[in-house]
Amino acid sequence: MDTIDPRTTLVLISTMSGLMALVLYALKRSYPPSIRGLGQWSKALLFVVVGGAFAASRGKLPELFTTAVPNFLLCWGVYRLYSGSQSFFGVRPRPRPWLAFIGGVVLVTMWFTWGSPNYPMRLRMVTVVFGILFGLHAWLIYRQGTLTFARMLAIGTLAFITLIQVARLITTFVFPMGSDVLDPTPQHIIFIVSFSFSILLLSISTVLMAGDSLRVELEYLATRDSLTNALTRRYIDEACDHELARSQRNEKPLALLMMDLDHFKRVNDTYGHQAGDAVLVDFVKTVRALLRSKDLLGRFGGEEFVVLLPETPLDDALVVAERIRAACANPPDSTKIACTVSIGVTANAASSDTVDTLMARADAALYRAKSKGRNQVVIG
Ligand SMILES: Nc1nc2c(ncn2[C@@H]2O[C@H](COP(=O)(O)OP(=O)(O)OP(=O)(O)O)[C@@H](O)[C@H]2O)c(=O)[nH]1
Repeated sequence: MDTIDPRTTLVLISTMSGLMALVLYALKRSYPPSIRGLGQWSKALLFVVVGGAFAASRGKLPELFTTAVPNFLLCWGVYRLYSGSQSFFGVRPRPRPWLAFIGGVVLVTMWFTWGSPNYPMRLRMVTVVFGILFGLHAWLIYRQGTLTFARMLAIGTLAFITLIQVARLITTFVFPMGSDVLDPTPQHIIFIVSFSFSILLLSISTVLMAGDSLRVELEYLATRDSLTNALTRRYIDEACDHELARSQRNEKPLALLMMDLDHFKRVNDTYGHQAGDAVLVDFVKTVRALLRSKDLLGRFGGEEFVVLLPETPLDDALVVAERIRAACANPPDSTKIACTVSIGVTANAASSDTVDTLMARADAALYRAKSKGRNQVVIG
């Protein structure tokens, strides 16, 4: 223990935090703005850098800059790490009450520096602030549900550093604390080393969490049509392959609806392209409301859409198709532009059915629905 120098460790914390702040700032610049919190995490680490540097300057700077100032900067940095995670998870941070709380605690520590000098009291107060913030931070990430590796790393790190604060608080009542944080007592060294590793691990987990979010967002964008949010043709083609194989394996039916809005060109010509876009968006919302969560709705292009109904026999698919047709023919909101739909329905019959034969049958049925006068459901 005696060989670890607290001042050098503090300088190391600052350097590592500075490097991680740079990494997070670079991510903020290159990631889409929908991934929030990166800027706040990066600034939080800068507070830790400057706070650590001031704390390490004990004996070289006036006491204010090596006690109250680093206490405030470190507590505020730890709060900003927490508020960065709040923004990341879509929770609105409330910095004012925290600023008042941390400011108040630092003012009281100043009293215990110059009014009635008491180093253990100062230590306890700052330890309690750290403990509350790290604990709340762990709880915030835990509440988000899905536990990815990045989230587990963050929660584990935060839970560990919270426990270290509890242990540190208890030791202030048991062991002599020395006169400041640079005293090389085992409890100071354990605290400083665990704080530095925790900040590093927490920064790594934030980078990983941001990467996870980016991947989820890109996957979503790659599989969705940008106008209507329906699935893309490529996704539906792959899903159809997958669902057909599954239905043949489990001997369960798979139904497919091919849908095309009627006289859609007239909608564009009469009301304009933007109004036509709104009709497409409304159509997708209407259809989605009539489907189960495992059904898949995709846009094949223009005003043509496909629905995959796993584990659905032809009769049930016909009922769904008829509901969709009726909902478009009699829209509940009469102020919206009405546009009927023609639908071809099919289900896999023989084990020799392929995606191509299913699609071809549904397409042929759709063609017949159009030629029979539109606003119809036809079985293929
Ligand atoms: N507003 C809008 N129009 C689109 C979009 N994609 C395709 N269209 C239009 O959809 C219309 C399709 O016209 P047609 O293929 O003649 O079909 P239709 O008028 O619906 O006639 P039927 O299908 O025979 O009932 C064309 O005018 C396309 O420009 C889109 O994303 N937005």
